[in-house]
Amino acid sequence: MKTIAQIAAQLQGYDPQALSADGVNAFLAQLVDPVLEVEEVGIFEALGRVLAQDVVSPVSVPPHDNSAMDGYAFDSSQLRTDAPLALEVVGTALAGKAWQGTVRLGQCVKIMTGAIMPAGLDTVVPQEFVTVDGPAIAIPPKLLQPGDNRRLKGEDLHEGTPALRRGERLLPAACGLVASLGLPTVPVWRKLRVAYFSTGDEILSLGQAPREGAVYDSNRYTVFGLLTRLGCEVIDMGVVRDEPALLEAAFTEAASKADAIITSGGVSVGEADYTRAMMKQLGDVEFWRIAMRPGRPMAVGRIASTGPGRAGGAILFGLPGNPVAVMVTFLAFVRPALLQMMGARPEAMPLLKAISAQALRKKPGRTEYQRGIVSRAQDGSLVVQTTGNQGSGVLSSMVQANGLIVLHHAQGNVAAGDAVDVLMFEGAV
Ligand SMILES: Nc1nc2c(c(=O)[nH]1)N[C@H]1C(S)=C(S)[C@@H](COP(=O)(O)OP(=O)(O)OC[C@H]3O[C@@H](n4cnc5c(N)ncnc54)[C@H](O)[C@@H]3O)O[C@H]1N2
Ligand code: MOO
Repeated sequence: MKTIAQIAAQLQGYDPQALSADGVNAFLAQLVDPVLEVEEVGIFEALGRVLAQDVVSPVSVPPHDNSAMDGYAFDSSQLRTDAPLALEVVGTALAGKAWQGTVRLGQCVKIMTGAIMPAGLDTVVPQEFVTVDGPAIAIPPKLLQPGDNRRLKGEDLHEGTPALRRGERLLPAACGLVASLGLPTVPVWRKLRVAYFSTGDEILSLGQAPREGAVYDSNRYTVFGLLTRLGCEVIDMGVVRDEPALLEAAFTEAASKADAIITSGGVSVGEADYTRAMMKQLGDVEFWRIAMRPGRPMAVGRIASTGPGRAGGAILFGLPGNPVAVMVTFLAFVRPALLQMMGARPEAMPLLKAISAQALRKKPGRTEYQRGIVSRAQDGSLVVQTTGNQGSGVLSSMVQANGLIVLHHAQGNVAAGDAVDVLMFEGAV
C-alpha cells in the first residue's frame, strides 16, 4: 500500500495543482488495490460480479455434432453440381435423442434443429429448399457445400479449456455461458462496498421544505445509479451538514463500513467549508485541480478506519459539488478505479468516432467533456450534436445526452465536420 506522497514521488511531472486527466488515472491506478475475498454464488446472483478464478469447461459445448436447421441430413460426398440429388428418407432424428439406424448412400434422415447428426452424415439441407416426392426428396444442385448447417462438437467450448478468465465481469452472455456448462455456481469476488454522501448546508434532502438559496440533493441519486449499475453494494449516508462533528461522524462511519467513500461538494476553496479540513484530519488526502472541464477540483486519498473496515482505510473520492462534474469525474476516474478494486480486468468504456455537427471551441491544455447526442445521419455515418447549455450544474442537458464528447488535452478548436471522440455512457454499463 503506497501513501499519497510515495505515489506522487513516483509519477513524473506530478503537480496536484495542474493534473491532466491521464495523470489522474495513472495516480488512481497506483492508489487502489483489488478487494480479493472470494465467495461462491448462484448464476442469477452472479450478474455483474467479477470472476475470481478461471472457469474451466467440464464438458464440450455443444456435446455432439448437431443440426443447425430443420431439414434432412445426408452424406455430402454424393452432391453433384450438374443435377439435383435424389434421396430416400429413412427416418427422423429428433432433438435430444440419438437416431440409431444406419444410412446408406442414396438415403437421408429428416432432422430437427439441435438433433445429433446420425453417424456418417455431415451436411443438412433446410427443409424449405427441397422438393418432396412421397418418401423421397430432391436437393437442387449448387445449393450446399459439405458441412453446411452442421454445428461441430465443441465449436463453442472445448472440454478442459478455460471458458472464462478470472477478472471477467459476468454480463448476461457470460452468465448464460456458465449455465451452458452445467455449473450452478461460480466463484466471484465479494461486492465492493461503497458509501456515499452529499455535503453542503444549502443541500436539501427530499421531503424538506424548499427555502431560499437551497437546492435539492441530486448527486446522491446520480451516484447511487452509477454505483448500482457497476455492481457495487451501496451504503447511502444521506446529506451531511457542514459541521465538523457531523462530518467526522460520517467519514468515520463510512470508513468502518466501506471499501470506498464518494462525497460530493466542499472540495473547492469556499470559506464556510469544513469538508476539506475534515478529510485532511481523518486521512491521507490530496486536493487536486485537474486540467479539465467540468470537474476541476477533486479530493482523493484514504480515510483511516477505526473499526473493522479495510486495512489502510477506505479510498476517498471527493467529487466536486456541481451535478454534471459529479457524473463526468465518476465516468472518467472513479469508474476505472472501482473496477480495479472489484478485481475486474481494465475495460475502458467505448470511445466512438463521430462527426461533430458544429464547431466547438476548445483550449489546448485541458480535457473537456461536452454533453452530446450521437445519431445516425442519412448516409449512415455517426454524427454528434451538443445538447444545449453546457454549464456544470445543468443536468437537463446531461439527460438529453447519450455520450460525452471528449476533447483531449492537447486538442484545439473543432470545426463542423471534424471527427471527435465520444464516450458513450448509455447502452454501455
Ligand atoms: N475560486 C474558485 N471557485 C471555484 C472553483 C475554483 O477553482 N476557484 N472551482 C469551481 C468548480 S469547477 C466547482 S465544480 C465548484 C466545486 O465546489 P465544491 O466541490 O466545493 O462544491 P460546492 O461549492 O459545495 O457546490 C458547487 C455547486 O454544486 C451544487 N451542489 C453541491 N452538492 C449538490 C448536490 N448534492 N445536489 C445538487 N447540487 C449540489 C451546489 O449547490 C453548488 O451550486 O467550485 C467552483 N468554484
Ligand atoms: O467541477 Mo466544476 O465546473 O468544473 O463543475
